[in-house]
Amino acid sequence: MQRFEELNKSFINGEWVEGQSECTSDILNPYDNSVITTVRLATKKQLQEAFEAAQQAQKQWAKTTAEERKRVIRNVIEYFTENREAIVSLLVRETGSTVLKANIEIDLTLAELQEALNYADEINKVREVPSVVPGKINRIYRLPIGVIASISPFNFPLYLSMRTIVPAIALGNAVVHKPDLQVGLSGGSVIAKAFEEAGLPKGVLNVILTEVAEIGDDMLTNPIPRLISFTGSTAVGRKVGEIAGRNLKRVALELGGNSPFVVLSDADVDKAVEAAVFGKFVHQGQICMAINRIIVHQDKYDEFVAKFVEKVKTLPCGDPSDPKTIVGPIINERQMQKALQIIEEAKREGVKVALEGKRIGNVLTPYVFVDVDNASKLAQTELFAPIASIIKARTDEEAIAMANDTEYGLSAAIFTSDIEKGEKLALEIDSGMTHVNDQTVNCEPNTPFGGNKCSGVGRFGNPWIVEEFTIPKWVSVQKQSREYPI
Ligand SMILES: NC(=O)C1=CN([C@@H]2O[C@H](COP(=O)(O)OP(=O)(O)OC[C@H]3O[C@@H](n4cnc5c(N)ncnc54)[C@H](O)[C@@H]3O)[C@@H](O)[C@H]2O)C=CC1
Ligand SMILES: CCCCCC(=O)O
Repeated sequence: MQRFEELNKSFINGEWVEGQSECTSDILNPYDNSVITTVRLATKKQLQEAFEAAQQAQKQWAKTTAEERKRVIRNVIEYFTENREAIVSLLVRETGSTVLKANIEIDLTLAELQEALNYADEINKVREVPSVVPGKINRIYRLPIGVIASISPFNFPLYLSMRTIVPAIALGNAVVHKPDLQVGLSGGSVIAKAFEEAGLPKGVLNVILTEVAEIGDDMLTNPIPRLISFTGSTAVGRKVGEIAGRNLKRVALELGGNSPFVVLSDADVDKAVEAAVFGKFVHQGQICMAINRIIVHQDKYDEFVAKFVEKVKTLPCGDPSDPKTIVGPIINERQMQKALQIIEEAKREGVKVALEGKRIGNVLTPYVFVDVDNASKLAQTELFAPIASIIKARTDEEAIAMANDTEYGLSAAIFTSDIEKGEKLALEIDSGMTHVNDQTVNCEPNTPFGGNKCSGVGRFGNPWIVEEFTIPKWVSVQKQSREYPI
């Protein structure tokens, strides 16, 4: 069986290569800080080699038939299916995923691969449209965009990397991918191994294990990639957008969130509590779509708070390898300190604590703050931690207004017993995605995934991703000589 720890190298032009930097970095288990493997960082020169390999390989890959590309993708599906348990175990050890979350992530990854089979034909389709010019035939081709630079974060590293890589490859592009190094195996090497085993020609996928300190902005400034697909914080996303804009490159930006969970005056509180606990605490809240604010109509407020706290108290916290665990470790000390600072600041400002959590090693047990002011720093900060903020609304209209009062616009949820009203209000929330009588963490490969405002630019999901990762070309043919007016 593949020992993924041995894949601690970059994958460039079809070869597993040691980094050439003098620097190394340990990939740690976030739960117990044990060393999973050590990576010698790839250098700027090796990144350049990867882009040149991708540029070269893409020329031939663009000419493959849809069947050839689908064959490779089917083989990748088989690889993930056969190695599922080993990959679940790696996600638990390398990313702090609970067994529950790791299985969700594998299922999302498989769904993404399966959906790619439905649009791989798109780049072989030619559409004819009428012309106003006598004797002219207008043909519209959909071509691959070329080389795509892909960057992914630490929280859903396998799925969020595959969400760019497989659409890019299915549509005839080549990829240079940089995962967050702290999850470099599940965010990069496992994917490279799967495509290598699947028979993907060398150079079409390249995975670089390195740190920004080593390569600087070279992923963003290299002239070869025509599109930068970035999933991560809004702060870095702005930088990606600026550099891409200056260099006239396309971007796919999936950024931060402050997703509201709204409980209206006619909601079923028991069902709302069930949904809120999942959408807030799965993966310890380290999800861009995670519930970041809970906004409850005053008529339901006390009942919701009491039942929510009661259920949160029962959540098993601790070792993510225990299948019963729901709240596992925070990814690293920097993120832990950010969470503890948010908690201390809220307490200093006198925000009321309904449930006091605590740090146990690298695990932060749930905190619940109540009577939170929607304008407060606590409510306006992306928490990315097991911290719940509950806000009281006087009316349903005020609840929706508060939901919109954020610079972000990724996901949202509304609980109500009147689903027609719920869908109407869902359209009033300025977010890319809104879910009625569900929580905010949802993604499906045939729906538009993406954010408004500071949550990003562009949409993943079929068919939106086809537009993002291809380029239309107009070819006209004069079937009879054209007369010109001069
Ligand atoms: N909208 C979405 O689908 C998602 C958004 N996120 C957001 O990501 C953030 C948490 O993840 P983090 O890893 O802390 O985000 P981050 O923005 O610090 O890093 C994300 C990735 O960007 C890389 N990166 C940073 N600067 C770079 C540069 N100059 N050149 C090349 N790569 C660079 C990092 O190494 C990492 O791989 C949160 O804000 C969360 O909301 C996380 C998951 C999904
Ligand atoms: C459940 C899917 C999670 C997608 C990545 C995110 O929203 O952070």
